[in-house]
Amino acid sequence: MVPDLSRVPGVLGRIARRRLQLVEAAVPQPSPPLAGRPPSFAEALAAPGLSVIAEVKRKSPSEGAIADLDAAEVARAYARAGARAVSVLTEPEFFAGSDADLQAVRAAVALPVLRKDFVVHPLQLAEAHALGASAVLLIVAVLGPLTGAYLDAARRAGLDALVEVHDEREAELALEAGAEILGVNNRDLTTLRVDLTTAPRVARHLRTLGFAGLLVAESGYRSREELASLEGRFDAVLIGSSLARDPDPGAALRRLLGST
Ligand SMILES: O=P(O)(O)OC[C@@H](O)[C@@H](O)c1c[nH]c2ccccc12
Repeated sequence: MVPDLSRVPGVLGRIARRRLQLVEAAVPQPSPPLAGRPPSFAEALAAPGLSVIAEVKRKSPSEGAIADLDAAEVARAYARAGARAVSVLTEPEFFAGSDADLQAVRAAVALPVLRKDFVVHPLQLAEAHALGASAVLLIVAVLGPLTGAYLDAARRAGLDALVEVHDEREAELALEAGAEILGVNNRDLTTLRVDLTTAPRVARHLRTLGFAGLLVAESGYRSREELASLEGRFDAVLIGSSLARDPDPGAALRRLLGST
């Protein structure tokens, strides 16, 4: 049940194919037993108003180095500033993330944690659960027709899934697959270009098609005005670089939320 990655174009294809090599080469590591059940990601997003999912992000293919940060410390600052969930990149090469970052964040905050990675193998789902994640990212452009199978496998592993799309066609595929939490990425992962009109456009299309689940706007957000434009249209927004890059990520989030 591994997706056919030869058809994934651009940077996304490169990252996904490399990820599969790494996953297949890795020796499964036993994880220490988790203390308690992780909090619900879906419930955190469904809370009134626009929920912020704040991301722990060190580097990316589009921005290069972002910050040399301490994952647990940044997550605590996000939690104090009002984030409702924390996203942790665990892809090691293109994003300088790690499983250890996810475990550290899970231990540091009571918020649900999203494992942000390129899921290309079912093993990564059991692994996410064992690391303490409440949810995983599933990218339709990577998984294609296997999206539904991975969604079911995530549920069976006790995880919520944020299903990511970046155009109308992918959105329709995600709906057919039964996605309940849909993220629209403003960044085209094959070209890395950001266009903030993407999320509202695709969200409108999804609502027209009758999607009644949770909607998340992803990537490129830097200002209060941009967030205000999402109120009432999205349940949540995923913000990484503009927070992580700030010397004081908590203060950056408070400014975005208008609570300074
Ligand atoms: O740093 P930004 O522009 O605020 O974006 C955050 C998040 O949306 C972005 O990291 C992201 C969205 N989907 C992804 C898939 C893989 C890696 C990263 C991502």
